[in-house]
Amino acid sequence: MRLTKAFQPTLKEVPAEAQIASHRLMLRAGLVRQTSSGIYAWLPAGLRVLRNIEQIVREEQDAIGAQEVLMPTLQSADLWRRSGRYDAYGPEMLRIQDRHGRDLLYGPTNEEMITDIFGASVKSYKDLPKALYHIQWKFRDEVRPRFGVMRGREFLMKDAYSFDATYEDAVASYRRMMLSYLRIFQRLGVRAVPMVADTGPIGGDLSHEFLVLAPTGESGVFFDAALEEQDWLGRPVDCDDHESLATFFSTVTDHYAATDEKHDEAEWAKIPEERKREGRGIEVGHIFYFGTKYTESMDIEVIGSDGASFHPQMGSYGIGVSRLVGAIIEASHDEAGIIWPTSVAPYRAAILNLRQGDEACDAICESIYGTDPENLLYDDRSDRAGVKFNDADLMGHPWQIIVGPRGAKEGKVELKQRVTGERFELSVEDALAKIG
Ligand SMILES: Nc1ncnc2c1ncn2[C@@H]1O[C@H](COS(=O)(=O)NC(=O)[C@@H](N)CS)[C@@H](O)[C@H]1O
Repeated sequence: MRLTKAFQPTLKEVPAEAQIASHRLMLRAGLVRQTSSGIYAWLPAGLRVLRNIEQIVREEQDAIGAQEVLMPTLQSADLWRRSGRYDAYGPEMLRIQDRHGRDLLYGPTNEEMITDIFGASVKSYKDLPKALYHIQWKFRDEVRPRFGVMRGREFLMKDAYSFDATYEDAVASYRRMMLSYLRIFQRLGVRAVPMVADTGPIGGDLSHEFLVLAPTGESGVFFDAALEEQDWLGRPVDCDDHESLATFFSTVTDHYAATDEKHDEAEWAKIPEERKREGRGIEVGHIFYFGTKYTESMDIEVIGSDGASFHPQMGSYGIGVSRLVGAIIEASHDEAGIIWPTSVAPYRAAILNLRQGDEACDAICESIYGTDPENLLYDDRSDRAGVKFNDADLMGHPWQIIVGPRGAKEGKVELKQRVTGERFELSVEDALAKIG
């Protein structure tokens, strides 16, 4: 993308209500614009990050055998009356009436809907297990939306739902999702700590949440360093074997991790000093096992191998996809701006032409840009170098390919790595090889 063509309205100043770094930087870098309280429009560069996160989530959910569906945002109130949650859910639920006076709602989550869809077509235990997920906008009428997209009212969630014949199978599904989540967060380039959590309005008795470590996290976090020294992607786990899943799961549950609400000093004292970690965390994912809560309340049954019918066991598994854009910035920025992990960055690199109009500079920039115009941002403005450096640091590209008139004459460029600040004088092909 050429910056002279891009719609990326950067800001010098931000509105006073932007209290935390990610909110300020998302506005200043032109990633989003608020359209009303807690509701945002995603501008091109911000949307590219959102899509990159979605794709990593999608790949790792598919990898454990979950199947993607897409459920609507609008749901019938009758569905929620069947589960008994319509009145219980409270003022966060946005209730709507259509022209025929029918009660609808903008979905805050989809347990009822997926259970209804599943129950209408699955009649036999032979059709189990099933794991279905979608990536869809949700609405929760938060009384005090704040911190930009981190606590919005309309937000993007990946929510998955598992259906199993037995408790053991449901626990295996839960552990498969735990593994998938740890792989997702590792690929996103964040440090996410899994810990035992409350079940809240979703229900059930087994739940973990995943907190990304960031100084402005809403929760205090105490955890054993062993939890984040794992390579979840490199770890071989046979997702079809309950033993293999149990061994993996014990790697997680054997190590201490708790938010300040649940912190247990006695347990904490047992951990060697050098393995104790404390910090602040942002909740980016939350998984629940809740058995037959919805299949019973909505009367969904399948026929077992013995001919008797039973309520399938369920779990639900959420990731805050839009919240992650803010959480990643909270975890990875400096005073100059955003520092995107390579896996989610809107562009692989920014090409900075320090003298637009100089024949050698323009020629080198055009040849580099031509190698991947879709994923390189070419700052072809006639602004002076300082403006280009500041904007590139603000936007957070993992690499800056700096083309000045002296270097250009010798076919050389300067490469700057955003996360380390390191600079390299390289030929064009070596620079392209280095940014990968
Ligand atoms: N107001 C919000 N703004 C942005 N993200 C949110 C908001 N509320 C929740 N989330 C994200 O959505 C994730 C899942 O939400 S949840 O309520 O914990 N879980 C569920 O809704 C379950 N139905 C999982 S399928 C949270 O971990 C959080 O990362």
